[in-house]
Amino acid sequence: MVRFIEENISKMLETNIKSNPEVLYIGEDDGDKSPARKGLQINEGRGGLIRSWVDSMRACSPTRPKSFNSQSSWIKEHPSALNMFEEILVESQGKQIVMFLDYDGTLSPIVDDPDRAFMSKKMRNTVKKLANGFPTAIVSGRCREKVYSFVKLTELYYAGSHGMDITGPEKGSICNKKNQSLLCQPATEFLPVINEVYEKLVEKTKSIPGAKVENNKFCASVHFRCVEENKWSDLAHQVRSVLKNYPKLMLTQGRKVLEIRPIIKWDKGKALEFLLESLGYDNCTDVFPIYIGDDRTDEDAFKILRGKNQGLGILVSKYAKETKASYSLQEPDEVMDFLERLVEWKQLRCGA
Ligand SMILES: O=P(O)(O)OC[C@H]1O[C@H](O[C@H]2O[C@H](CO)[C@@H](O)[C@H](O)[C@H]2O)[C@H](O)[C@@H](O)[C@@H]1O
Repeated sequence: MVRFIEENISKMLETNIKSNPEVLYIGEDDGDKSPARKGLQINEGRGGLIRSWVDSMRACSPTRPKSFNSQSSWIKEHPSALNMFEEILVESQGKQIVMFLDYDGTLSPIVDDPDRAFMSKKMRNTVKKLANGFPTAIVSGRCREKVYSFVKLTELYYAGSHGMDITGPEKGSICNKKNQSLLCQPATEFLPVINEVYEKLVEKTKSIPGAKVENNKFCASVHFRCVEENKWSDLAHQVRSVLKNYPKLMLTQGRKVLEIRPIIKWDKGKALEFLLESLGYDNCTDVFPIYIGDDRTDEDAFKILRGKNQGLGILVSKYAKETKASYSLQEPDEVMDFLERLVEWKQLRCGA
């Protein structure tokens, strides 16, 4: 049975800006104050809007710690999940661990070309073993088909397009105890508009060297990792000139990427809740979700776990960043070590 959830989109067309301060304001510098268009922007008159976009673009991917002191106090607040492994196991005692893994920057290292963000064979093998022991989901900003083409594991749940496109593992897999196919696409209505905006963004940004637009099906990404910094405001202008005509779309940010998404109340946090519910763990106290991610969009999931006081979030970052995650890991290699330890622990327990 295919479970297809398509909520009444008009009900979902509420601004989620109140709950998501990372949303960038898209409207005119000097006028548009509609609730759905208010965001991070502090209106400073003409030019101020683009300046604040560029400031935000600069802040999105720090390459060094702010200061030694702030870095060390951050590490105290968000200790390494590897160093705290035993404590994490104690916290999870008697509960079913469910794993949620972001893809880029978590399972694969960040690279210049988004089409070449491959995960290593070793990591794939680790994730495969992990999924044999625990229900496991990949939650990514990428379109589901693309992230699947990188991960290539049938035993996982996949939530693509920032959670707006969810499928379950193939029938018969251990994750899928109910033996049901699963599908959740709460933003199908936006497919044509996202395609249209994608085409326009490709056209508008083609004069900016290094800019790349990616069609992520229910959202689109404008990459500026390979754009010279002195061209960032030109890029911001072009993106805004397209988006100002689409009041039902909003802009969020990731690591050197601007993400264009429908204004609906759906994000990686909602996807996490949906998956827990599909697994039969809604309103349960005996579940321990672990979410590992590196980016701002992962904060929606960290927030949910904090709010429920359930499981934990692990931020993948070398540098101090504001986060609702409880623990940290520095890079994908450390993520692999952490996952390997979980696998070993599970195998020991099952063998015992
Ligand atoms: O949720 P995620 O799986 O982390 O996806 C978020 C975005 O990741 C990708 O972009 C990021 O990784 C690229 C490859 O390493 C890098 O070049 C880019 O600068 C990063 O932002 C992906 O290409 C986007 O579509 C995702 O939205």
